[in-house]
Amino acid sequence: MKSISLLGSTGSIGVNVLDVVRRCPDRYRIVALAAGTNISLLARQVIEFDPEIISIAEEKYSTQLRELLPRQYHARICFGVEGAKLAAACRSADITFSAIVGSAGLQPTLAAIEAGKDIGLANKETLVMAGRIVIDAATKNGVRLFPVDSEHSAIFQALEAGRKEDLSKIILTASGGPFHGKSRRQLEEVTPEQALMHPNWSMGRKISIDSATLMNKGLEVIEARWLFDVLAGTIEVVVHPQSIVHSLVEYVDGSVLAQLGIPDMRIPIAYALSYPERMDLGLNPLRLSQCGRLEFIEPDYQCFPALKLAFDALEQGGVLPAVLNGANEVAVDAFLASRISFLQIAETVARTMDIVNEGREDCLEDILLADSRARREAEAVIRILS
Ligand SMILES: NC(=O)C1=CN([C@@H]2O[C@H](COP(=O)(O)OP(=O)(O)OC[C@H]3O[C@@H](n4cnc5c(N)ncnc54)[C@H](OP(=O)(O)O)[C@@H]3O)[C@@H](O)[C@H]2O)C=CC1
Ligand SMILES: CC(=O)[C@@H](O)[C@H](O)COP(=O)(O)O
Ligand SMILES: [Mn+2]
Repeated sequence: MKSISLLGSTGSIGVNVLDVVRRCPDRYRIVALAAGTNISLLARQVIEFDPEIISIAEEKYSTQLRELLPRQYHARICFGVEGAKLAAACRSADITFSAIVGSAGLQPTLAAIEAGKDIGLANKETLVMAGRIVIDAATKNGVRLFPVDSEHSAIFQALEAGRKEDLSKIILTASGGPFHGKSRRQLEEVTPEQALMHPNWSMGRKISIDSATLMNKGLEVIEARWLFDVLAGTIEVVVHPQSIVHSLVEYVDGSVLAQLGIPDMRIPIAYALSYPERMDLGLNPLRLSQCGRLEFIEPDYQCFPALKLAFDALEQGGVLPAVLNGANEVAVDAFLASRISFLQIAETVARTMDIVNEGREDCLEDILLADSRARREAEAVIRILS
């Protein structure tokens, strides 16, 4: 029986993790749940999965949570960053699933690593912000990072078929998002509602907007650099609107290996949980003859400059990936609040990277400082733009 601490249980990934656990009750149990503010869903999850520790975003929600739970409920309830860290490092957990969205996922993930927990890593912002620190901590604590992001799970699987020294390229597929094929002129007009309509995946709001700008793919490039210990020049992005080929690796002999599947996050989630075994979850199989045409197209960097910004941040290194990430989070929120336009998301990130591009990046505190400076400057840029 494997015990799981699940961070971000009320989100799109969290709900899928719980669905996998529900399908395999003899293999997995939940020992900790951390969420933000969706207290009614969290309460239902607590009643069903009976964890030892529960964490919520703020103390003020604890009364509401207690009212929804049976009297004398035994689980420990904690809150805030410290609460999420306690849940992440829960003594009885064998693996911690990192599925809080955004920079809020970084500190709990590091706490889990420092407590020696293996990680099911969905929160890509963790590696974008603090790749070196996180990888060093994982190495020091003998912790394995199992990719949950569909592309990285695909790469992880394709890499198992060859030797690292024979790898020549990692090819990340991008769906292109809901605006694939649109001109810059057309992108000027698009609304948050349209941007949230991902063609293939049902995901949280932040990652859905990132997919629409292609910043998601940029974040994934940086995530791949750290997860697979490769140079930026080894990573290529190709637009594949059908999201059937989840990513590929090329070896020096010219062989290209891919992982394919229906777009369902329960597949990479289950693999992160059961590795090296594979589980039959009873999902619909991929029927190649029903997939239609599979396309592979060069990304359009003019219309989707966020992808280029992420490559730049990775190449320049230092605090820039953390600055890119912090500015992007602020810009996505501003776009969702209709304060800036779609194209101004990447513009905000670019301008912030011009302003905040120096600083130490030796420890977590340095990264958090860069993140808060980036957020402050991004807000200032948005005030000018809007
Ligand atoms: N969705 C997907 O298919 C994929 C997602 N990912 C990555 O996984 C992560 C989660 O994405 P997704 O599930 O879509 O996001 P969602 O927005 O659906 O869920 C986010 C989760 O984080 C919780 N949360 C937010 N802020 C805090 C906080 N301060 N403290 C504690 N919990 C918090 C939310 O709680 P609440 O709702 O209760 O406020 C919710 O449980 C992201 O980093 C994303 O990039 C990667 C690949 C695919
Ligand atoms: C499901 C998943 O892993 C997402 O990160 C997905 O890749 C988003 O799709 P895009 O390729 O549109 O960014
Ligand atoms: Mn992905």
